[in-house]
Amino acid sequence: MKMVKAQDFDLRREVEYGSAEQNEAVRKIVLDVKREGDAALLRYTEKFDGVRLEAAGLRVTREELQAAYNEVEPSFVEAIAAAAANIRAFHAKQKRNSWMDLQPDGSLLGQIIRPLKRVGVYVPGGKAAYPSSVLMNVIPAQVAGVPEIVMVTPPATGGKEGIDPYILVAAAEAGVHEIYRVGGAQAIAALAYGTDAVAPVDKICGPGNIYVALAKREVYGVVDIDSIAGPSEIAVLADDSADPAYVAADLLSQAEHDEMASAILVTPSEAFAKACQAEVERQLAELPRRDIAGASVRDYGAIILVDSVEEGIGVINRLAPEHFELIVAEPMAYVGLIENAGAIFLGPYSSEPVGDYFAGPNHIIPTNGTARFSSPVDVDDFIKKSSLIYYSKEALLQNGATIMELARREGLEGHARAIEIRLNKEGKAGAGDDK
Ligand SMILES: NC(=O)c1ccc[n+]([C@@H]2O[C@H](COP(=O)([O-])OP(=O)(O)OC[C@H]3O[C@@H](n4cnc5c(N)ncnc54)[C@H](O)[C@@H]3O)[C@@H](O)[C@H]2O)c1
Ligand SMILES: N[C@H](CO)Cc1c[nH]c[nH+]1
Ligand SMILES: [Zn+2]
Repeated sequence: MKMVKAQDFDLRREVEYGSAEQNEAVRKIVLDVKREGDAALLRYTEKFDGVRLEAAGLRVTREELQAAYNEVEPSFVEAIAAAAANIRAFHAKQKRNSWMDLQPDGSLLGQIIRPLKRVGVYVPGGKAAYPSSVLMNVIPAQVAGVPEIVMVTPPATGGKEGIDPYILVAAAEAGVHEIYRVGGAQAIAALAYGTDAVAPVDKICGPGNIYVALAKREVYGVVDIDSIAGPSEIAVLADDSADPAYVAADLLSQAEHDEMASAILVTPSEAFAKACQAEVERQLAELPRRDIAGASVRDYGAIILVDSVEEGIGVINRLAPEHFELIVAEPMAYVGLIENAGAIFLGPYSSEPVGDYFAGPNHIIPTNGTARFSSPVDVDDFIKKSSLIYYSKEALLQNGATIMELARREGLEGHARAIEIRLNKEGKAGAGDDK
């Protein structure tokens, strides 16, 4: 991993996400699926996943779900249930209720909360299979009360044809309503625009590689999306009190996701930086996914030297990483200074995979600096709100003149007259606001 001083590290945000070629490829895939429907879906599935399908075979059957149970260990089903319980308990705290306020003048103001009707969830399955992402997508949608949860996932994982059985079992356990074997940008386009085989959804959630992330950005506005949750990121701010072997392992835990994943260490200690650098090299050599993780730390990894923990937090706030581990002597003392990070892990035992799989908070988290304005997936992603206004006659008579004043200042006489016609009928035309 390259080592640089903070002032020499380019912290400017990447305005262009992905290469020009990747952006162009995604725009074409999305447009083709929009225009040609299933024909393009099947063509791109063959091209990128190496699997030839018929439109009728896109949907996973009940029998396939049952058969998947024969391929997984009972201990996996137990582990999924334990993780699901934690994730459900965490997300249950986010549930909102509709509310109404009765005013003294008899009017009512409020907010009605409704679940989205049909959502699409993306579960990655290209270079690794992600049953954990099934839970992270589906449980908050269920807590919100979404009646139709549609899952898409690639039809081959790591070059092996067929949806990973662990993903299917997680989907069956979680209670997904429809599953389609299609991944990448073509899956996102199908969910957004609909094809003969896949009915369109209202919102798409879920993580994925650069093609999935760019496709979600491309269809935003046709449907809603959760955030740009692309290739994984970790930034660790650690001082001499940290164990370099722990920190190196946590950096590699995210680097192994994708060649485009990023792992960054920020430290005020040059000695710690060197020890951690050596640990990364040592552990990398023994990691099964060393090719992917090695490319990630080479191209997107760095060790940034700072003068103090406070300066380090400043660097983190500019990076706005997906995951931020703070492993310093007194981590709690700095929490109030952290402004931009999708998920914050405190102390030496809160290793990032605790959050990926088990603790309860969602692991679908914004990347590429978008934690500045986006949040991890939660129950709010699966609801919409309608404002409720019931104005009593008394309230309109009391406030009508003020409303007309505001309307006329905007030059919108029609608005003013909609109020005035009512005041006239009640014999109050031209009356001032008698508050
Ligand atoms: N930010 C988060 O919350 C979060 C959570 C989990 C995983 N992730 C990320 O999800 C990603 C998973 O990636 P993955 O690749 O294993 O699975 P994936 O399902 O995201 O992507 C696989 C699909 O990419 C498409 N694809 C591959 N090469 C292509 C090309 N050259 N042109 C067009 N399309 C192409 C294929 O259609 C394939 O089905 C990783 O980047 C990981 O870091 C992010
Ligand atoms: N670290 C990923 C989010 O960037 C989530 C994940 C799932 N499985 C393993 N890791
Ligand atoms: Zn992970």
